[in-house]
Amino acid sequence: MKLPTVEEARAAMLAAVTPLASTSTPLGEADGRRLAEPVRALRCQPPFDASAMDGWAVRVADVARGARLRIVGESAAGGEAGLAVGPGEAARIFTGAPLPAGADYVVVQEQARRDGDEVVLEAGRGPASYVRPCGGDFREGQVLLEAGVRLNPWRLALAASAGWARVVCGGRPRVAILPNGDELVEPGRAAGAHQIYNAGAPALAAFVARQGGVPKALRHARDDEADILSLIHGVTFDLLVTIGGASVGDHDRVKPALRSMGAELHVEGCAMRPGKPVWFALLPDGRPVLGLPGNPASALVCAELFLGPLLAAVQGGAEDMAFETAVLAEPLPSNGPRDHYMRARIETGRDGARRVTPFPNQDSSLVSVMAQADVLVRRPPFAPAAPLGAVVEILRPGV
Ligand SMILES: Nc1nc2c(c(=O)[nH]1)N[C@H]1C(S)=C(S)[C@@H](COP(=O)(O)OP(=O)(O)OC[C@H]3O[C@@H](n4cnc5c(N)ncnc54)[C@H](O)[C@@H]3O)O[C@H]1N2
Ligand code: MOO
Repeated sequence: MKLPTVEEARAAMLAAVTPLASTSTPLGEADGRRLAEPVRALRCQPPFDASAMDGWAVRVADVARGARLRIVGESAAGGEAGLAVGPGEAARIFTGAPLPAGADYVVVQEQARRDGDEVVLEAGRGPASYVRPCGGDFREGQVLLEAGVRLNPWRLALAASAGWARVVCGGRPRVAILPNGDELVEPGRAAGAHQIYNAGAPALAAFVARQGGVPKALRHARDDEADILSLIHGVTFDLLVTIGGASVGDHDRVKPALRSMGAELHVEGCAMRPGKPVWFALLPDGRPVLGLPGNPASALVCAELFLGPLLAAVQGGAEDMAFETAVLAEPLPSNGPRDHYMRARIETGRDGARRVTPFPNQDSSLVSVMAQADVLVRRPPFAPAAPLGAVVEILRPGV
């Protein structure tokens, strides 16, 4: 059976999900969320011509070394406008304060000296007026942030400076995370010699939280359909992510359990490495289920390539897989039939060139390699051997 490519698998998943209802969200809870409606400026910023410096507001025509100007008042940030500066006059002004009517230039205080009720200019006109024009940052009614963008502290600053205390965000998906395997034991517990710590669930919970979702890590299920089903029925979720039990072994019971619930599989496997057994299904009520392979690197690479875009889509956004390029610091052999996402280190040389070194051992069970990696190097199916210095595509993880 020919497996879909990463792009085909992702497209099939994204086509099957619908965005959650949007919610009005206080700025304090909006970091990492997707905007469901654009943010428009309620007014101009700055809302008046403002001084960029502490100094003297004057008319530019009066600026000359040695000029003496009569002081007519003071304008401080937060002060009411109303002051006017006429020819031959100056007003004391501070950074961020409104420029008095008639003034169009600020002499910085280091270039002026007060002499009684006059100010004496000690320099001529410079290239900068130190005036921030009204609306110079943004204008009333302007779209500042488009629907779909992911909020971050910089963008929250923009929404706040435009006057918004709340923004409309895509609904936060509740993401149930269901690890599977008789061998699993929770970190912190005593582990038998035959047991493996559940590393997948904490990692994916953190991934989900970073991408705007609300993770709900369940206890791990035994390799038993009834146990899997009772855990699924016992939790409320918008998206279910399972870990492990995805492959073809006799103990891989997750897909059979979901099939028994009437789930319809849309993706079953992908021509990628790591992550080949990844799958995707819809429950009869339309809620999506993403099945990640159990090997930690497989689960986490699939989280990058599929879970991130799915979380963006249900929140009303889009995650474009923005590949960059770098040059290989080590030669690579030719690639096999699967699209290979290699864990690698990246360094920027003094010449500004980015060099990547894929780790020699790419086994999908290696958590230590995953933790040291900065980027994924993409090797397309059947890519020929690549010499040192060859340009390769890289993907920076969203972690
Ligand atoms: N005969 C075949 N065997 C396998 C194939 C195949 O095509 N034919 N595919 C291999 C590939 S590729 C992968 S990837 C694995 C993934 O299989 P599963 O998704 O069924 O994963 P498990 O068997 O449940 O576990 C694999 C491995 O990962 C450990 N694991 C599982 N869950 C966790 C967790 N939450 N935290 C940490 N580690 C976990 C588990 O103990 C196993 O060691 O199948 C290959 N086999
Ligand atoms: O695809 Mo598996 O994730 O290669 O080990």
